Amino acid sequence: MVSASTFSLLLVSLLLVSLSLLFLKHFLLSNHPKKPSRSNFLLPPTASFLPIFTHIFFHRRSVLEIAGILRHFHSLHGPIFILRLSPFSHPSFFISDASLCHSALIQHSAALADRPPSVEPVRFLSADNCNISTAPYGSLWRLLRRNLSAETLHPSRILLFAPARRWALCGLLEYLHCQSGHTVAVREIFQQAIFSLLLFMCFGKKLGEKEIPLFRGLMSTKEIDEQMISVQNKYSLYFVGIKMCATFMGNSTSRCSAASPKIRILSISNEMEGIHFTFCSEGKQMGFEYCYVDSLLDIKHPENGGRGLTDDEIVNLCHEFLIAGVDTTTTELEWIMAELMKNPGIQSKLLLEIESLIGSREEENIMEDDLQRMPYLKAVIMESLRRHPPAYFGLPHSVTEDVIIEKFLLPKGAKVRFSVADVNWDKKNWEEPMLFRPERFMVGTDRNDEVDLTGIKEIKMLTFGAGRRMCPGYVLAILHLELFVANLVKEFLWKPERGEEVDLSEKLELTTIMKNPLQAKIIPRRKK
Ligand code: HEM
Repeated sequence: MVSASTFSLLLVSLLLVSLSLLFLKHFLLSNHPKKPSRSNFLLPPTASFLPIFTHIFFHRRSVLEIAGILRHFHSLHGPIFILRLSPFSHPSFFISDASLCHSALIQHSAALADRPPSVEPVRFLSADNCNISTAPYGSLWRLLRRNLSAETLHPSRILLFAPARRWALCGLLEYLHCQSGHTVAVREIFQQAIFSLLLFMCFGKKLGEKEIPLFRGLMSTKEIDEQMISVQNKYSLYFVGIKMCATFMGNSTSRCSAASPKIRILSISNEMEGIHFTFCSEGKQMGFEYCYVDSLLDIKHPENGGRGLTDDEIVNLCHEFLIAGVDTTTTELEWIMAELMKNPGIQSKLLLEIESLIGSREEENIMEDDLQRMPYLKAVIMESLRRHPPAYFGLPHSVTEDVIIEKFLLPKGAKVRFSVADVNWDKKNWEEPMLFRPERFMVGTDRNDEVDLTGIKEIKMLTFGAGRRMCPGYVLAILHLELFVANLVKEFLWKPERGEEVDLSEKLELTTIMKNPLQAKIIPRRKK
């Protein structure tokens, strides 16, 4: 008979031997790239990192630290290397160089248009891949993406939502006027305005006074803060909620009934679904603009017997619309206002452009037509999108056939990640890349004056990705940023509290946000 202690000893020894073998295998392979599968082309070097430690290490570290580690690997191995993020996952290829990105995403756009089966961080949004960001490259993705681009994000459709933008902007300015002279934490306020706007585009319904106390201007700051936090938490925790349930509870909603944090989150998510369906039916009956959910209700899948989308699929797509559009735009808006507070000279220059444009119309807001005549505003927005990309690594791509980029082979099945921030901060393309200098984007003043965001000719920044999976919402996002920034600067002087510094440290949540949320002292430029 083997005693219990001998058995445990045996088990531990077995574990140690397995780990050593794993280490040996990985060590040998990591420093010696595999043989090229096509003559003259090599697999990129593999970053030497014990898989099991990588796993533990990565899960204990913030992504910004990971970004530092990846940068270190790039300095050791060059602009492209392979890394296995966990012992159970396929190796990922990391690319940080603009011309390699161009070769992969533009020259081989079809071969890199797929997504890997499990996409972080949005994998848990949809079990059946019925959303645009996670759908495999194929007929369903094409149908859904074409629907979003043509029915909601086409410039002619975007134009129809101008009244909603005016409404959200007026609500925001009105609220800020109530706070003028005070120091305000702006992130939640910006988030609320962008959220209501995208909610309107999605469901054709305004969140009115009843739902958004912000626009009443009558409540105490504390009451408003509490109410706003609850609305936002419903939205952003929904995201976390599904993941936690999927992870811990096997996706069974019926088991989530006890009062624990996980369960609280799920009940919020159910509430969200309730909201969605109310909106679906009301939107149709009340004859608002043809909104995103209307277009989804009209979709017929030709390769699936012409069936429409199910309710679950529609809910997934609406969540995706909000999640993809709200946090990214809000984050960017906060970064822009932070840079304008840190650089009062740039804020004054922007104000000068505003004043010379509006002349005696100082009572009115800056309108969408005005934006075309504001080159400095556009330069400020572009510089911020370059310097502060909300998504440091974009979304992963998957290779569907062997591809050669420069001298490297990306084999079929490889998972590829692009280091957006490294491309945007590349010294080869940008002088003193870490400085905030909108002048880089002023026509005729710099060699970077013709940056094409789609990257078709050349990639210099990758904030919205590039190629077939490039962000379809970039025109809308830029319009929102331009309109809001122009009016925020026209109405208020933005500065830090006396003696305070604007701290530009970063922190990764869903997007790369300000570690210390922006606190702005806002002073009205004219008497109301
Ligand atoms: C500042 C704002 C935004 C930024 C920085 C941003 C950035 C990105 C990035 C980096 C990707 C991945 C691209 C790739 O895979 O190569 C993406 C995808 C996507 N974005 Fe955006 N985005 C923004 C706003 C929006 C808005 C307003 C919407 C819609 C309302 C939107 C909808 C989407 C969708 C649906 C995808 C998935 C595309 C696909 O897989 O085909 N985004 N975005």
